[in-house]
Amino acid sequence: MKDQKERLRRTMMFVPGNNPAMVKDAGIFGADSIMFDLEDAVSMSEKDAARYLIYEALKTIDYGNSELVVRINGLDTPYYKSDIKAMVKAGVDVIRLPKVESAAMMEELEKLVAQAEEEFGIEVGTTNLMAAIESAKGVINAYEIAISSKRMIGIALSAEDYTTDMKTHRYPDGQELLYARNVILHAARAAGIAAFDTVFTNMDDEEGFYRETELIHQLGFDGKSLVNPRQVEMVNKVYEPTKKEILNAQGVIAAIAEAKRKGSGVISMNGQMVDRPVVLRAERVMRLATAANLVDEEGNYIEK
Ligand SMILES: CC(C)(COP(=O)(O)OP(=O)(O)OC[C@H]1O[C@@H](n2cnc3c(N)ncnc32)[C@H](O)[C@@H]1OP(=O)(O)O)[C@@H](O)C(=O)NCCC(=O)NCCSC(=O)C[C@@](O)(CC(=O)O)C(=O)O
Ligand SMILES: [Mg+2]
Repeated sequence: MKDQKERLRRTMMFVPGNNPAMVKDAGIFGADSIMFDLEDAVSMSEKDAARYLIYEALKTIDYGNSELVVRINGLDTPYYKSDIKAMVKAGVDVIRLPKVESAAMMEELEKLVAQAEEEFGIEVGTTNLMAAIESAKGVINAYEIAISSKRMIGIALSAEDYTTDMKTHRYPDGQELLYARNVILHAARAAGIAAFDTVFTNMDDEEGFYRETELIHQLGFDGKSLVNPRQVEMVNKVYEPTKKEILNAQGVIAAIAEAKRKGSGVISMNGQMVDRPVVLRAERVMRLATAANLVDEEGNYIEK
């Protein structure tokens, strides 16, 4: 399997699978992950055409460094088996299964993915998986879903369907999502995989989008599912480390390297204890700084 642990996934942008223009240009917005949708953005009458369009796009279009994800149709539809076969054959990086409520659903997906890999001569285990959690039952079973397969790269909250299931709707302060966000985040962290926050669908409410992104950044989410390219830059801005954070991270990494040379796993820097968790945080800051072009190849801070 591809090593996906350290990959940054701040932005996972939905692209409707039945829109050739959007599919063609999806790579130009710099999303960490592009998520082609065969599910709810595509009407029943267009399911086969969308699957074919995405198959061809995956085979022929260069999307640069973006990770390529396809949201297939759910296990309760007549489409998912054809979706899985076509996407595995096309060499997709990640299949996202919607409306996941149990580990058994992911196990069914994994079985079919492995069969398709064998059929098309692809090394078994190459295709990664993720689950979208969209109901109370999914939230309750989040941890078993998160550990259901070695192929899992993450779990995502899908708040549109989730709030419908909970007999509520989205509010500006997000209180209705607090429990689900925390459960999903803890399940992902305990499983060692990524946690994705939900889409924000009001394109005209930039302030609301920033407020929500700052909240999920503070909670510890890896990133968000997005519906519009304008949201990519806004998320990146929130996840961008400050100069102070970068200089501190550089100091931590240098200090721990010095400690290791002296045979110790812990050292003090400016009166602050530096040990493994501090180093792991510093390394993540440096990955975010690199992605934001705030450091050069040697790791030196670049003044903007
Ligand atoms: C919202 C809107 C109609 C606004 O259109 P507008 O035209 O006003 O947008 P503009 O900003 O004016 O577009 C400027 C330029 O960007 C291009 N452009 C726009 N969006 C682009 C894009 N996504 N990809 C590539 N290109 C894009 C556009 O073509 C134009 O190109 P050009 O003409 O050349 O200038 C549009 O964005 C859009 O369709 N979004 C995707 C919607 C979608 O996929 N929904 C399903 C997933 S959610 C769900 O199912 C709920 C969930 O399941 C979620 C979960 O599970 O997480 C749950 O339960 O919560
Ligand atoms: Mg949904």
